[in-house]
Amino acid sequence: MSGPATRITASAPAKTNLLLHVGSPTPDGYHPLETLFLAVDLRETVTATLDPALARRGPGISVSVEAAPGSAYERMVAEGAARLSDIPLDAENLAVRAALAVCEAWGVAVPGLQLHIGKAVPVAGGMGGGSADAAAALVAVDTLLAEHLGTAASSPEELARLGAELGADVPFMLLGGAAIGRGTGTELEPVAADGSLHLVLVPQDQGLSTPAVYREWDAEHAVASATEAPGGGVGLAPDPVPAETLAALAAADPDALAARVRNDLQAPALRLLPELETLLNHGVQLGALAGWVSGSGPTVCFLAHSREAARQLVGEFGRERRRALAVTGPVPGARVDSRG
Ligand SMILES: C[C@@](CO)(OP(=O)(O)O)[C@H](O)COP(=O)(O)OP(=O)(O)OC[C@H]1O[C@@H](n2ccc(N)nc2=O)[C@H](O)[C@@H]1O
Ligand SMILES: Nc1ncnc2c1ncn2[C@@H]1O[C@H](COP(=O)(O)OP(=O)(O)O)[C@@H](O)[C@H]1O
Repeated sequence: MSGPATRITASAPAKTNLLLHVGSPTPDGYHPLETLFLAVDLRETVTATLDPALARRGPGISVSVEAAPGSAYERMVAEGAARLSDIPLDAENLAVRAALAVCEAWGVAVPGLQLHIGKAVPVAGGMGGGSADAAAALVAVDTLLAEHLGTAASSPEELARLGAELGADVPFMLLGGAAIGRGTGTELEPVAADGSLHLVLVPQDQGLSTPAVYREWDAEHAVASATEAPGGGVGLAPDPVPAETLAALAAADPDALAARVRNDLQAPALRLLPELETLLNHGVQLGALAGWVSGSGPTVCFLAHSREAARQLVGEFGRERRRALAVTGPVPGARVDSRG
């Protein structure tokens, strides 16, 4: 029988928000949400390798990143529309933070660890790529430690708890599928989606900062400063996720869903990048059932009627020399892909 693995590769999906309802911020600056997450088949990979040489030099984690071969992100890097150097390669990297959090939770000294990220999701695009890296790193490092300590891996609940401390989107990247997110987005309720939805993503050359888009929402709703919210954040509550939207998702009925997508961060994102509005209208003219800004943007998502319709839309965008890719959802959350 082979010994414990010294290398684990895990992957986690990108997401979009079919609904993103925002409420007034609490004193910590975070906004209460009612959101409907959908995991899509664009996956980040994180390979965690135990490195005795790094361990000898003292506890350490090294991180490297490459554009995943064949991914839209690789094309963006090749065309100069994205730079790998935008991804921090220090303790700010969400995969590094995730690895440290797992070691702390296990109460073990950080072993020498090499993390290698295969990036497929455009950076700062509103698709949760960094959060997917965190989720994949949580699973990969947790599995490595469990094998070496000869014990069971952490429970999904424990990993979700660690993930919530890393970022609001991370627990969903662990869970995958489709789910309502409440609170800051970390309180998840899985929902049914008994079929595939076909989406077309149009990534943008320029990223949008998530805090900047939330600040724009604050400006629109006359929240002078999060810390000044009267009575500790009393104000607008996010609208609940309507039952009709859940029914449309459960039936994977694109026509019914198209009439119901809503993103409260779309107007703020459009104020920061007004040209997105033209693109949203254009996609619908080209045959999309609906278009929306994904999360805090600026990636634009279109809903297509079928796989074939999504493929045709990608072709139409391609003829206009616009980068677009077809994805489907829901797909599973973070998982181990290989060990060695
Ligand atoms: C908007 C959403 C929609 O899913 O994601 P993106 O589209 O950016 O990926 C999320 O709310 C973002 O999630 P994530 O990017 O993980 O957030 P975090 O790292 O925890 O927080 C980044 C910043 O976003 C703001 N933030 C985040 C979540 C939330 N419920 N309220 C907020 O105000 C805060 O300013 C915070 O400092
Ligand atoms: N592993 C990572 N990959 C990408 N960005 C990361 C990572 N770790 C930290 N970051 C930081 O997080 C920011 C937001 O990244 P990302 O998750 O791609 O965006 P979004 O929240 O819009 O989905 C980046 O601009 C970068 O500074």
